[in-house]
Amino acid sequence: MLIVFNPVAGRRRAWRLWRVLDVLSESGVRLEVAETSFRGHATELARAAVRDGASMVVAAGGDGTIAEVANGLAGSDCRLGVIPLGTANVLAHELDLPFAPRAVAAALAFGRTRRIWPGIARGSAGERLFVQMLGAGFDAQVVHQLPGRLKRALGRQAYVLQTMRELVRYPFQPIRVQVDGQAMQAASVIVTKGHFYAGRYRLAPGTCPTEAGLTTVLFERSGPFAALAYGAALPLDLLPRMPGVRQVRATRVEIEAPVPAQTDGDPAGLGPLTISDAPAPIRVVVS
Ligand SMILES: Nc1ncnc2c1ncn2[C@@H]1O[C@H](COP(=O)(O)OP(=O)(O)OP(=O)(O)O)[C@@H](O)[C@H]1O
Repeated sequence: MLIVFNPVAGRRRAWRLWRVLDVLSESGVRLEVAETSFRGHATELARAAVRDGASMVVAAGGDGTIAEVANGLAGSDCRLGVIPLGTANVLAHELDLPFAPRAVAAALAFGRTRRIWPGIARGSAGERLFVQMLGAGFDAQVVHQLPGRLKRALGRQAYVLQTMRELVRYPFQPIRVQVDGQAMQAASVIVTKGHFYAGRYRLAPGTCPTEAGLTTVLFERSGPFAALAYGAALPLDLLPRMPGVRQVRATRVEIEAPVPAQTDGDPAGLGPLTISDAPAPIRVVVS
């Protein structure tokens, strides 16, 4: 079993990985650990493992690492395992994956497999699979501007701090979107495969990554006060019911403006982008 470990994911959570590895090796599982050295390295490692005939690659990190491994596994039958070590770990919450080391090890060794349908974003910089969501507009601006050091020092609190900074300088230009060919406009847009956002906060009730299709969440109210209200509603689990928050199911979403974009919590360049389901599902090991 190849474990792709991102040493910069999360904060001081690597001990979980060592415990998982202890349990797995005690059970006689043959392990190989590869540490990532740069952004995109997990994709290269996963792709090479597929070429070598691997049947399972484990992402030890957060959503960004899982997405990178998923990009490397795309189009293959290789299974994706997860050791959640990230800051938000949205996909792990979404699929109800275990976090306790013994339970993680048991899932990796004996767990069932579920198929998830990743999304794919196509733009001038190429194409990129995402496992949880793509944001365009304000939340992506926060992700683009967030210094890595701040994230590692403060974890989730770093996002709150960066959000406050961006509230006063983001221009909140309107974003034009085509949702299955229908023209819409919003201040920010999140295209999601799941119902959680930024951890276990509800964003798109009824959306499930094991199903094909996308949910487009449009934030129609613009400006810093609206963004602040949406941000405050998130931890209170009120976001889906906020005025100006609209949810539309779709198979194809086009973001027309050159706005900042993020996928699974990592910068994904600027629009325009076309988003749909990936051509094939990915098999994820669950408990
Ligand atoms: N050695 C490295 N140095 C710098 N960045 C790296 C390295 N290895 C991987 N990365 C990058 O780190 C980024 C963040 O990783 P990841 O998303 O897994 O952690 P996280 O942001 O803490 O978790 P979450 O996305 O769940 O909040 C990934 O986009 C990956 O490309």
